[in-house]
Amino acid sequence: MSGVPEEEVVAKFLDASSRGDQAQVTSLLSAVPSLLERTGPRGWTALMLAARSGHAGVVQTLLRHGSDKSRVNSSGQSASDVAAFWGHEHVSAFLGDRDGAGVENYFGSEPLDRLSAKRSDAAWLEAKKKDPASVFLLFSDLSPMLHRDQQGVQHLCRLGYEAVKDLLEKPEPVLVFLGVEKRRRSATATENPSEELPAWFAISSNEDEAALLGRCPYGEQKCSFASTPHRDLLHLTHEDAGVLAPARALLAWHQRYAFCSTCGSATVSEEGGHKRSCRKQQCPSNKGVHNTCYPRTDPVVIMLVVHPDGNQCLLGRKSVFPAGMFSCLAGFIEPGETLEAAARREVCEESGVLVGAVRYVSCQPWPMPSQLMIGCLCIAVATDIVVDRSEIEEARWFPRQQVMEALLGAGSRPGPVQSGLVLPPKQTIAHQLLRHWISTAANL
Ligand SMILES: NC(=O)c1ccc[n+]([C@@H]2O[C@H](COP(=O)([O-])OP(=O)(O)OC[C@H]3O[C@@H](n4cnc5c(N)ncnc54)[C@H](O)[C@@H]3O)[C@@H](O)[C@H]2O)c1
Ligand SMILES: [Mg+2]
Ligand SMILES: [Mg+2]
Ligand SMILES: [Mg+2]
Ligand SMILES: [Zn+2]
Repeated sequence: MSGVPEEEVVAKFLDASSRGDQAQVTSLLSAVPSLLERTGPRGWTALMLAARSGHAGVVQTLLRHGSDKSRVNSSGQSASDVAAFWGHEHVSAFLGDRDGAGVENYFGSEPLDRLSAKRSDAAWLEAKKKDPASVFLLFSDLSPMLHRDQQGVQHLCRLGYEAVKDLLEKPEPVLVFLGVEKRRRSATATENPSEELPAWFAISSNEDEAALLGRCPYGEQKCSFASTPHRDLLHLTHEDAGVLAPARALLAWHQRYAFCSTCGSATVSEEGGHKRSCRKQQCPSNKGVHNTCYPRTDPVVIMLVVHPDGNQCLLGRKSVFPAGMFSCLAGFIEPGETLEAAARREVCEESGVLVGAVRYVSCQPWPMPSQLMIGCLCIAVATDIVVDRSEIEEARWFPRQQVMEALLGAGSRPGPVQSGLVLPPKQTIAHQLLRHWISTAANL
């Protein structure tokens, strides 16, 4: 490329990416590898331009050369956001990332096959418990045992049968069968397809925490129990978060439902820890289907309310939030209520704002203790704010630009950014709803 002004080469490269000219993109990249991350107007990279036009071949070439798919343009949009907006699903599929910023919400992955039919097979469960390949996650007061690897990434500690054998032998251990590992799609020819993959269990113990840490296979120095669930449980890998969500919700339910809510007798764990039945045979809860026997999931609607001008959104803060933090409004769905009605009611109760259209976006299990957050985008039809101070300290309309700047500053931990607004971390559905709104608005 000697002799050609640098800016001209960058423009040529970005243009070739936009047009889907794979041959030219490849040849320019092999001559000048640094072109990969060069940007044009408004921070658009070659990857974003190729994604906007749905050029799957160019997108794949750029990714193979190491293009950074998490990068965002000056409007806070990633290549994946751009592809999704223009409906290029085949392109957004390989641009989606799995660390919380992409299509799947944190706590929402399903790395295990739940095998619900096996829960009532007592002999199979008994054999799996003793299988040396089985994995046990150990909890103390709903906190999982964690260990940090050399890269500083936090993982759930995976214990073997021998490490928890004595706990399993205690009368009525609090034990939950979580499922078996899913077969990897790239299974090798030598793998036996009928062979069962390791089973996973969660076990809770009230033994002293220091003694429990002594059971850790990685050495007790490297392990700990999460001390502040709302903070510490947000830094796991996506897969571990997906295992933790059902494990913690189920153990929390066992902890709280030791007695029958119909007759007050003691209950007993059944079906691999997925049911608790009343010990009193004549109890009405033992006849027919009763939701007192099954684990609970509490549906919560969480809303990003957009102003009719399309350029502002409504956020509120509770007094317990860190300084400067605002989030989406949320509330429990009540019996006999649709999610649309719950969204309109909660927004009106908490902020006085009236909502018209409500559209479902995505959902997130929230195992503190067992909510299912149902995320919606709403359009306001009356915008005056009257805050219910018993629930919310303050609610305000925030301009799109300010939200965008705050999103760029919101990493995995909340921290002050220039705009003065602090948003919840990317592991929360509140953050993902805000990203969704920003990525589907202007400049695409
Ligand atoms: N993941 C996220 O991004 C995110 C964001 C916001 C809220 N949340 C979660 O959503 C939940 C609900 O939000 P909220 O507190 O604003 O709800 P809310 O506005 O309905 O107010 C909560 C109050 O509702 C009552 N309530 C009714 N049904 C309840 C039930 N099944 N369990 C407990 N309380 C019930 C209680 O009096 C409680 O104090 C919170 O617990 C929070 O953990 C998650
Ligand atoms: Mg409320
Ligand atoms: Mg609320
Ligand atoms: Mg409520
Ligand atoms: Zn009973």
